[in-house]
Amino acid sequence: MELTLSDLQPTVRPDGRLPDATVARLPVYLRALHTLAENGAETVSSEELAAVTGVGSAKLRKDLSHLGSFGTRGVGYDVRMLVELISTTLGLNRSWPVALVGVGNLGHALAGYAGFASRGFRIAALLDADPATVGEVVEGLAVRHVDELPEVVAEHNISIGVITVPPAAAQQVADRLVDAGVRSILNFAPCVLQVPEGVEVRKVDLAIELQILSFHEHRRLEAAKAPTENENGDAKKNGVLPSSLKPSNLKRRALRRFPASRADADINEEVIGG
Ligand SMILES: NC(=O)c1ccc[n+]([C@@H]2O[C@H](COP(=O)([O-])OP(=O)(O)OC[C@H]3O[C@@H](n4cnc5c(N)ncnc54)[C@H](O)[C@@H]3O)[C@@H](O)[C@H]2O)c1
Repeated sequence: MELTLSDLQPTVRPDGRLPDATVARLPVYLRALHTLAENGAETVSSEELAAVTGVGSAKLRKDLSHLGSFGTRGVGYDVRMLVELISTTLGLNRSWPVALVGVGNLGHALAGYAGFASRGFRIAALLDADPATVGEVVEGLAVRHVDELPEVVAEHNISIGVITVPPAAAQQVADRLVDAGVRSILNFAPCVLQVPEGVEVRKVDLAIELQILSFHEHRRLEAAKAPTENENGDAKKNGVLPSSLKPSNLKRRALRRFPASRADADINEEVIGG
C-alpha cells in the first residue's frame, strides 16, 4: 500500500512527549538514513537499520512505532519518508539560530564546523568576554561582547546557546543565556550547570567518553592477561570481567589493605560490574 506523509501521524504520549531514550536515538537513525539515501537506497528493513545503527531491531521498531506505524511487511520502511518524519519530529525542518559563547580553541573549531548547517543549525552569533577577541571576524561573523547577549538573542531570535568557556565561567554564562531568554543549552565545559525548570541542558564531555573507552580497554587487557581466571576456569575472551576486577575480590583486597576503612572498601558493584 502506498503511504503519504499525511498518513504518518506521530503517536506521542498524551502529555505530548516521546520517551527521552527514543528522542536520543532518533538522530542516530536519521544519520544512518541520510547515508542510506545518499547511497541510493529507497527502502530499508528494520533489521538493516538496526544493524547499521547498533540498536536492537525490536527497540528500533518500538521507537519508530511512536512516530506512526508505517513499515510495510516484506518491504520495510520508505527511507525518504522516514527521513522526513524523523526530521519533522526533531524539529529539523527549519533552521535553528545558535549563539556560541567562548570563541577560544573549541569555539573557533565549532564555528567552522559545516556539519551544523547541514543538520538544521545555523551559528548566528559568536560572543566572548576577551576584548582581544571581540570584533575578530570568525567564519564571516564579528565576535560580539558577551555583555551584548540580550540584544544578540533578540536580534537573531536565538533558540540554542552553546557554551565553550572555561568551567569557572560556565555557570555565569548559562545564567546570562537564561536571563536573555535562551531555553536550550549545549554545554562543552566540564561542569554541572544549575538552570531553572524548563531549560534543557545537554552536556558534551569528550573526557568522559574517553574514560568509558579506557574502562573497556582495561577490561580487554585484563582478560587477555588472565584468560583462565574467570569463575568456571573457562578461557573466555572479551567481555569477561577478570576475577582480579570482580567487585567481591576488589572489596576483599581493599579490606585486606585498609582493614580500618570498611566504608572505603564498599565498592559500587553496579559500576564496576558494567
Ligand atoms: N566537551 C569537550 O569534549 C571539550 C573538549 C575540549 C574543551 N572543552 C571545554 O571547552 C571549554 C573551552 O575550551 P577551549 O580550549 O576552547 O578554551 P579557550 O581558553 O581556548 O577558550 C575559552 C574562551 O572563553 C572566553 N571566555 C572566558 N570567560 C568568558 C565569559 N565569562 N564570557 C564569555 N567568554 C568567556 C575566553 O575569552 C576564551 O576566548 C573549556 O571549558 C574546556 O574544558 C570541552
